[in-house]
Amino acid sequence: MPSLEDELFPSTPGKFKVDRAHNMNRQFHRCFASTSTMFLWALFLIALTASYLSFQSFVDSGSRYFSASWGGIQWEKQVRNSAQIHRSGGMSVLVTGAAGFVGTHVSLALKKRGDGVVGLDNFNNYYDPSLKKARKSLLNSHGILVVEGDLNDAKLLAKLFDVVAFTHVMHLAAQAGVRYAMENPNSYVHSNIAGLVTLLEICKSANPQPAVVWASSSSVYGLNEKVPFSEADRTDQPASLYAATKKAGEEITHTYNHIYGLSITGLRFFTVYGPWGRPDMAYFSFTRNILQGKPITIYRGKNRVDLARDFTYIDDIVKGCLGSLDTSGKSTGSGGKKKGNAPYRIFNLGNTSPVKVPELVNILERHLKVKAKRNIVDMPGNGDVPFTHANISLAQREFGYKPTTDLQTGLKKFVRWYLSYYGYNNRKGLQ
Ligand SMILES: O=C(O)[C@H]1O[C@H](OP(=O)(O)OP(=O)(O)OC[C@H]2O[C@@H](n3ccc(=O)[nH]c3=O)[C@H](O)[C@@H]2O)[C@H](O)[C@@H](O)[C@H]1O
Repeated sequence: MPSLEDELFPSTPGKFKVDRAHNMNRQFHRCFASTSTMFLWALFLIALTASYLSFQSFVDSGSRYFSASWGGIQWEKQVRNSAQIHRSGGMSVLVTGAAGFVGTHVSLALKKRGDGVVGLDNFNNYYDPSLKKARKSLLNSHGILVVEGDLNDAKLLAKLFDVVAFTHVMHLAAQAGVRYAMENPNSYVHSNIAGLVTLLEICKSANPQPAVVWASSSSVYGLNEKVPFSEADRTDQPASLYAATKKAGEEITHTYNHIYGLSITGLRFFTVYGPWGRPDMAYFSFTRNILQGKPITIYRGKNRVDLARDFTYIDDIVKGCLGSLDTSGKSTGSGGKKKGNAPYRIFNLGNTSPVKVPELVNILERHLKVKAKRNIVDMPGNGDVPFTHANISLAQREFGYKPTTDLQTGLKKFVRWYLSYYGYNNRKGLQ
């Protein structure tokens, strides 16, 4: 015999048995025979619902505080300390992707000149997370807190803005890499599109709104053949999904500038290299392989033409980032309402002197004092473009951007760092 409880609350929700309906009707009639009984039942159900809801909210907030790596009075104090400004007229900057290559260098430079910096990074495993952790330790040793969290975590972003009224956001978190987009396209949508929108939503609602400076990419020029690349050139022919998401970012940021009055500066970085760099990039993986005695693959373009890049040294990029922050102007809106037009700017940050990839290898060989085993193959159709070359006159005019490090000098500094970090025989660098 099924119990009354079984009849009222079947164990498989949604699977009410039709042949029991008649029985249930009769029991309901008996239960609710009088008005007073109905009233008591109603009270009982309301009390049950209320206690269920309050229990749920306790579980929700409890689990956030107990399991998340952020939140709490101590954490807020650390965030505030890290954001503290130590120079007059300084800024408090939220740096996303702070444990990344460019993020680390920019954070250190800001902190050194007395600005407040709070880092955010999700420490994903696109490349060796231990390198990101080492960068984080470096930042910590300079008094910079790096909060572990994803751009798509709107609650965390909102909390950070609750705790600190950031004047600027330096948005460098992204899924980088041109060729990896063929392996994991969704990671580009997750970080470069969805994450960007989440961040901009928080920025537009913040009061005061911060000015946003963010990393676009030279790859937006795609199949553009006019050289050198100027900001006004075509960018509607991307050659990779990576480039397409960066181009989309330029359009998305434009809408937030237009609708909400956010000050926006997009920086088109040209193949940035240097100490603490990204292991997925050619100069880094070539170094690793050359030292290990492994062959390197050098791509060659159509008609056996060598590929070339406008390789740009990290210190020059850092100067460009700081110059952009210093001249960003103010967002005009507050709490999601636009109060007037705000700046919308895009700048190339390149070196203005492209170098062919085989020449990059020659330089590495000289610095490493080891001959590379070259394997030259035709460029696969994987999103690469044959060359990049920046026209930087706009950034020069706006904030005096002037790159000063050539590839020979920059790679010497990189190799010195590489050997000190990994050593010749350290397995960490030889994966
Ligand atoms: O400016 C950008 O916006 C981008 O710069 C960087 O992309 P790229 O310019 O493609 O740099 P990178 O991979 O170092 O390849 C350099 C050269 O070596 C060639 N290359 C590469 C690998 C290889 O095995 N062989 C080879 O010949 C390759 O064909 C190319 O000619 C960033 O990674 C990217 O995130 C984005 O920021």
